Amino acid sequence: MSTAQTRRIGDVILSLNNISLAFGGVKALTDISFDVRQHEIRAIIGPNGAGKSSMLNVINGVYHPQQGEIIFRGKPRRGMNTYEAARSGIARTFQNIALFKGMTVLDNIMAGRTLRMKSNFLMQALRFGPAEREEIAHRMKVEEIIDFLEIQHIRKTPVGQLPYGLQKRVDLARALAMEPEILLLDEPMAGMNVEEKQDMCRFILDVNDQFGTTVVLIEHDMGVVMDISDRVVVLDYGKKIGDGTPDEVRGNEEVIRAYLGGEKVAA
Ligand SMILES: Nc1ncnc2c1ncn2[C@@H]1O[C@H](COP(=O)(O)OP(=O)(O)OP(=O)(O)O)[C@@H](O)[C@H]1O
Repeated sequence: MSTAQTRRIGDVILSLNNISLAFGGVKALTDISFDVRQHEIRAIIGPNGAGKSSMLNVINGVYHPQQGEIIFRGKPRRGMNTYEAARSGIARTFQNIALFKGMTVLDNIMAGRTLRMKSNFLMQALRFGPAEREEIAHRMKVEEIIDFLEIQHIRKTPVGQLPYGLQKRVDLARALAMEPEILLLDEPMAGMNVEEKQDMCRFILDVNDQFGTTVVLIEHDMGVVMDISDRVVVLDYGKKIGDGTPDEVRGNEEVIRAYLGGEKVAA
């Protein structure tokens, strides 16, 4: 069930205009344009090698396209690296979870919070005045996220000891600790069983609904994509071949042909 009817989708906050990216002779992205509106859930789909991860990496500053323009909150964004992208409000989770496996759930989420901390490391280490007050405020925010994602029972557990589905949830918690305006999710359901997928869907919808976070996600599970996305952009061999609501994309002949080799896109 899409929640598009109940949520208020806002203005465009991110535009990607005529983006082209090549690695040597390999054209990963060719002249791609699409936008992301505030509060929406925007999916990027396509077969293996279509350019989805490259697109996400362009959005969060890992890759810099040779051509094209990125407009974020109405301003052209030039040469921004991942740290600057994160500070400007773009957080992401990774296909292969990027957590500190030996550290507890709580410490991993606190690590995600460091971008928001103002006091320097020395002040924090000495628990000096403002640093102590700041740490208390950060811990409260982190505890709120832990409650929200229902992971209280594992807060002291080292991440490496957790089952895969829960590690993915902690990775989401770490990204949320940055209080991002745009959350990029790289295959959030990959490797999950049906129950874990249902939980993750619910959490993504709740984050979007209750925190108002805009979500851009790559996902191979078509059922999930069609269920939770407001709009879907479809890539194939680095080119955009479809863009629209799940219903529009489902009915797009080129998408059906190129993406599914003639099979109908899942309802
Ligand atoms: N760092 C890189 N160096 C060289 N080529 C790359 C690099 N990253 C991606 N590519 C190439 O760019 C193309 C698009 O890859 P990309 O990983 O973006 O696709 P994808 O749609 O995310 O695929 P998948 O679903 O398999 O993750 C592929 O041909 C890939 O081999």
